[in-house]
Amino acid sequence: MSPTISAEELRLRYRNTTAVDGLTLTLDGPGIYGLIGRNGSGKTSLMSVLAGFRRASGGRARVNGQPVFENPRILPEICLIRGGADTVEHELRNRVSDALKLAADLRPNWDADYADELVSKFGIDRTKRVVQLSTGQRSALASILGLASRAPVTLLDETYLGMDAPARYAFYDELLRDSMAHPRMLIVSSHLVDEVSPILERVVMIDQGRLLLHEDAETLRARGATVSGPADTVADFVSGRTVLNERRLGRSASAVVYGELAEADRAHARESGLELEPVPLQDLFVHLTKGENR
Ligand SMILES: Nc1ncnc2c1ncn2[C@@H]1O[C@H](COP(=O)(O)OP(=O)(O)OP(=O)(O)O)[C@@H](O)[C@H]1O
Repeated sequence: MSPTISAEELRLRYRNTTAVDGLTLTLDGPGIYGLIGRNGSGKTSLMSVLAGFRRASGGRARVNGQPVFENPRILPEICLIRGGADTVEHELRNRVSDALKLAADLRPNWDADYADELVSKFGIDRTKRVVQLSTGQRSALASILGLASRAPVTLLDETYLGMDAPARYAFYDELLRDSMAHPRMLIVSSHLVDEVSPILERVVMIDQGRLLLHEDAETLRARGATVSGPADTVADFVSGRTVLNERRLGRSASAVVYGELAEADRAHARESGLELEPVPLQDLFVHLTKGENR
């Protein structure tokens, strides 16, 4: 069955804070979805409700058409891994091998061979207690628990936090490789947008507990362009447009412009010796979530 998630007018309130504020969203089909938002925008809260960790204060959260909270028929289909090193906090006294065994018992689609492969790849000593692992190794272990669960709906909430850059890139590669080999819905939250964006197929951007956009990553990147070439020509071309970012290097410059470019504009840019590339998601994210643009 193709995985689906639907949120209808979803709300989550803590005592004084509305973390998810009437959010309506449908995610349909396998792929890597990026859940992007600023600090405190409600990513963790939204994932917690979608995974049945928390009861919604209002609205509905469904996975494959089924309500999630306290629903034993659907919960085994969902795996939420939260916040890297903290995820395995309850297993600190256990050995890595015990943590893997526990996951094998709990997860119906657990792939033990794949878990072993990842444990070797990330250089984790399975005989150590979890408490003896470094922060980055604990994050890697949490990510392994998420990937090897092969759950039809897997939510990875900043699992890479604590990993160094080579480990994070190895994790992104692994995510991409495994999602192609075993298509499922993988939802990755992040504010390291630059790093994660190359592997995203769809982007869900939230802000202040509300949905800002849900779009195919390619369509989103076409919402603007990076223009580069001789500084004067770049300046002429971007004049009168919304410029998100500008860089100058000697006599060359590059500028990120927001807003779709007509085919005639693109042709004109090329004839003037300018190069056009898609807009970086990071720049769009910063622009769309800036106070005055909210
Ligand atoms: N247990 C809690 N009690 C009270 N307020 C909370 C609780 N957890 C989160 N909040 C508040 O809810 C809002 C959303 O928090 P949430 O952790 O979902 O955001 P986030 O997008 O995951 O943030 P970050 O990127 O910093 O991890 C914030 O204002 C936060 O202070």
